[in-house]
Amino acid sequence: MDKAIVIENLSKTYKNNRGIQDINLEIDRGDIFGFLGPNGSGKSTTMKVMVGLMKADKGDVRINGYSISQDYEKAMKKVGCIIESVTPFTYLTAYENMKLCGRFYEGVGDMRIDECLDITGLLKFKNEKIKNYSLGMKQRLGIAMAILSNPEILILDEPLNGLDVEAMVEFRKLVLNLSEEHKTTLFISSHLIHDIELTCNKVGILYGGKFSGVDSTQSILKNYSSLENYYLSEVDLNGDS
Ligand SMILES: Nc1ncnc2c1ncn2[C@@H]1O[C@H](COP(=O)(O)OP(=O)(O)OP(=O)(O)O)[C@@H](O)[C@H]1O
Repeated sequence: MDKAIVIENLSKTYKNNRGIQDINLEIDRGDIFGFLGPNGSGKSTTMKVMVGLMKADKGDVRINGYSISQDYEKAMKKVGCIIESVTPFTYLTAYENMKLCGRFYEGVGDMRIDECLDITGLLKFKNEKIKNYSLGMKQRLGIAMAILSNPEILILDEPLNGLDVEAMVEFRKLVLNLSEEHKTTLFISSHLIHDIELTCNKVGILYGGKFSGVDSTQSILKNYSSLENYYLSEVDLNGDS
């Protein structure tokens, strides 16, 4: 059970023949993995299958050793996630949304709720209705909800969408802290390659539904001046396939 996430031969094809083909990857415990790829390359599709929101045509995902298709509850027990967009109840306050979310987990009380709202900079807006929140504030709330149960693994689809510079810097610190202090494993998709370079120790690129494999950021930066240059060269090489 040393691998946090294992994806084996994962394929999902939509009726229009787009989707993902034969994805294989392994993420070690404590890794911060950056899942990169152009628009429409299949990142959300992969992540939806990973958390059981969609069924694969072929292959499987194992989280903490448990198959997402055979042992869903065990596989997801220690996972927090944001997939596509955050959809809190807009007529409730942040606190009320967090309280609802906390009912799914044991031992999540008001102290932990406040802690998560504080970490994400929302404590002072705790009693405001979400309908008055900005996009970035909703995104922060999504992160607060995702970390509420102290998950061992966080799967985040475009968590930086809508965040301002300050919130992005805070998010980076949060991710590094979760990894260092709590040994949390993070699987993050993002278009913001500079952030991925600063945050992730491993990266991989998806293009046209095919996956390049996992590389260490450090070893890429020995050969390329930036992750962006590596990304562009990989997408140039493979993007039309
Ligand atoms: N429900 C669906 N039905 C048909 N095709 C779909 C569906 N969802 C996604 N696709 C197609 O599958 C491909 C992969 O989409 P996906 O949303 O996984 O990409 P993505 O990498 O997350 O993109 P982005 O970065 O733009 O969010 C795209 O070509 C998309 O048009």
